[in-house]
Amino acid sequence: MSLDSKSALRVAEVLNEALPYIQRFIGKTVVVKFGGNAMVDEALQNSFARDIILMKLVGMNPVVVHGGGPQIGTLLDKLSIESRFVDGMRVTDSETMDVVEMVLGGTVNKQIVNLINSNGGRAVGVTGKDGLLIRARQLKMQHETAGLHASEIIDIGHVGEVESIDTDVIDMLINSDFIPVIAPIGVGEDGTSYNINADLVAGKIAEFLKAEKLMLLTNVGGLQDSEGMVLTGLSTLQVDGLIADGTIYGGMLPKIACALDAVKAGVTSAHIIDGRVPHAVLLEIFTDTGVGTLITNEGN
Ligand SMILES: Nc1ncnc2c1ncn2[C@@H]1O[C@H](COP(=O)(O)OP(=O)(O)O)[C@@H](O)[C@H]1O
Ligand SMILES: CC(=O)N[C@@H](CCC(=O)OP(=O)(O)O)C(=O)O
Repeated sequence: MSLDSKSALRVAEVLNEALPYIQRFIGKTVVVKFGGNAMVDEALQNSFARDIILMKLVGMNPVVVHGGGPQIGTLLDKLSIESRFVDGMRVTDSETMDVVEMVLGGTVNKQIVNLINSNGGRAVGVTGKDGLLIRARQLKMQHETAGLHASEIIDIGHVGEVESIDTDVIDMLINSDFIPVIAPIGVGEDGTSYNINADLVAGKIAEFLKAEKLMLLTNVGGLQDSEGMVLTGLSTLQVDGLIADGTIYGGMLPKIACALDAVKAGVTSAHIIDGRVPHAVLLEIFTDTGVGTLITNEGN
């Protein structure tokens, strides 16, 4: 099918618009977090995979970190294992940890690897246990109890936080022209497995790789204010206020925390973008129309 001249001109304009971005980002590392909620639609999964492949082909180094919260929830339900969250983190006993490792390190990781490879890319999947990529320790969670003006430290089992990232495995894969696909499972000094929120892992990996961008794909248009309007850019002070008044809650809490930490640690920009929009990654990177919420260290 041939394009009419108007459409052909539009295609040329889009490619032309992309040129300065391609020049600017060549050789740069971009960490993309693919959330479990953004993963549900097959067409969207394919558009995501193709965006990642295109980034690689134009000389960028995409690194995929994935979640899989809903997929873990589905298997826990089938097994009649109850699950609950505290401040966006899944309380994880040993039985739940086995399921988390099975779903994230197995099903979901291989599904994304397969998706990229079947669209013509070259992906290799790992968990944080491979090559001791993600060293973790138990997360000591400080939880504000409703109605009380005090916080308590609560034990949420195998939930971990990142202690350090050994970038050797990632560098090796990038240098061999593979796209790394990383499941957010960490390993403690004694070999204990830890379930780590995928946003937090993506943020730390972006920090340790000194990435240019951290992109967090989710199922909303970006960070919303109390009226539901997407905030396009924001500062640390604004964020503190939005957390205090309850506008930011649940799964958005770790997302915002890791985005702020990443930009403070030297990642140039963090983006919370709508994974339900086809080609959201391409639109963010290669067009003048940035999408979602941009977080930078400027003005903080
Ligand atoms: N201020 C906010 N703006 C947008 N979403 C928010 C906000 N506060 C909480 N949320 C919730 O955070 C969710 C995204 O986090 P999460 O469910 O963990 O997604 P993902 O699986 O993509 O990591 C949104 O669907 C929304 O319900
Ligand atoms: C501690 C914790 O909550 N871990 C998450 C890990 C997966 C994840 O983060 O998935 P999404 O990005 O799809 O939410 C969980 O068990 O659901």
